[in-house]
Amino acid sequence: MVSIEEALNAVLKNSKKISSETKLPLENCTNAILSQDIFSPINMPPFRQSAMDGYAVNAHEHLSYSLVGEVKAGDSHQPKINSGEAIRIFTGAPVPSSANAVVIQEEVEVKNGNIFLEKFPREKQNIRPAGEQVREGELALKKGSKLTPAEIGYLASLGLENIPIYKKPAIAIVTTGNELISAGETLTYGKIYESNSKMLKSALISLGFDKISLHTVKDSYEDTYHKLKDLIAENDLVLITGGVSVGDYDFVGQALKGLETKEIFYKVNQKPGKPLFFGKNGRTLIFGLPGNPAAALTCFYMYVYPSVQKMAGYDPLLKKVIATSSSHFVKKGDRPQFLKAIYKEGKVTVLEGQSSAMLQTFTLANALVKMDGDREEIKINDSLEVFLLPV
Ligand SMILES: Nc1nc2c(c(=O)[nH]1)N[C@H]1C(S)=C(S)[C@@H](COP(=O)(O)OP(=O)(O)OC[C@H]3O[C@@H](n4cnc5c(N)ncnc54)[C@H](O)[C@@H]3O)O[C@H]1N2
Ligand code: MOO
Repeated sequence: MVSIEEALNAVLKNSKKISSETKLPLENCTNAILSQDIFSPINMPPFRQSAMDGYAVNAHEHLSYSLVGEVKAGDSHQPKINSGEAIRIFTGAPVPSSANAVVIQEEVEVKNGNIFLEKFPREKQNIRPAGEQVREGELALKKGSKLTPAEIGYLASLGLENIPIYKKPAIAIVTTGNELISAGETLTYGKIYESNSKMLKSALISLGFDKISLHTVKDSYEDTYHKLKDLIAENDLVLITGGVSVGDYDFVGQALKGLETKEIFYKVNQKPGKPLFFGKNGRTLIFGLPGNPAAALTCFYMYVYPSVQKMAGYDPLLKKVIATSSSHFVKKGDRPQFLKAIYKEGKVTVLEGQSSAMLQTFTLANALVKMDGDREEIKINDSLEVFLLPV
């Protein structure tokens, strides 16, 4: 049995960023990581652009100008403006090269085809020079950048369509257990509705992963062995729930052994999730998560989350804060424990109902409190180590 710290270090050490690349249409690249430097194909803005609605002037030593034309956004003509002349111009319109300032309309009086300014304009005021953001051929965005809405918009503004990004891990979720039935089936004695696969898929989707497939295996060695063999060959990560403890019908461990999977650790000194398995088969990482749903979700956040985040090139660790306890909790046993809790503005409340089967408690939680093994109770106002869940 390993400690929580040893388990997490082993997960981080063995989870490598996926280095294979692909190209995807920009609109499908949200949260992807750029796999190559992007050099701008154009000047941005592509032309001298008016930042305001007003008048473009060819400045002279007087405050009055004669109005000689108009350019609006989208126009492509370029009127010649002589010294002492002005044109009407609008935000986003190209500023003719003969204009040297744009004066906002609020500071202009218009009378009989002439305009009168309140004060002398500054050279180039309210004109965005061509290439102000980025010049053609210049580095626009560095390899390794995460494509958040700002980057997506920026690349779109440069007219880019297909973007080189790192592939995201392909992930298989496998559920085990003859007791599991699907929604829509009649709940007969001894059966329960399967929930872990939907829960884990949802957790992965909410983190931006999309290559996720769901599978079930029956409680038999043959079925478990053959399904796992195929899934290991096709995926970067296999998440198995259930069948990892010591029951006579827990075939996952036996099948993984039969497939010559390297065990990195099995069993972590923690509650919930003691029977957590982590191993490697070729390039594929394998987690055997406990079947108990709340234990599976805790292990997801504490171990699978860092692993997939790292594979995808994201920050691997959950945000950790120190918070003041606003509740009292007495621990049973001497295992370190992750407790479902609500964190708000520096205070944390440990919830009732910490059983590893109880998902209902998780629906209320936004954090996990880590309680050391030798600590027997949490008192009001104690300082606690809190992991904030990405929910
Ligand atoms: N003699 C011992 N028994 C158990 C130990 C132990 O150390 N010695 N550990 C206990 C702990 S702690 C846990 S956690 C569980 C883990 O068991 P498994 O991972 O092998 O999971 P199962 O036995 O298959 O299932 C446990 C529980 O969860 C339900 N389950 C399973 N899969 C799903 C699913 N996809 N959706 C919803 N619910 C699921 C299953 O029906 C069981 O109720 O072992 C303890 N036993
Ligand atoms: O280790 Mo188990 O997950 O406590 O129920």
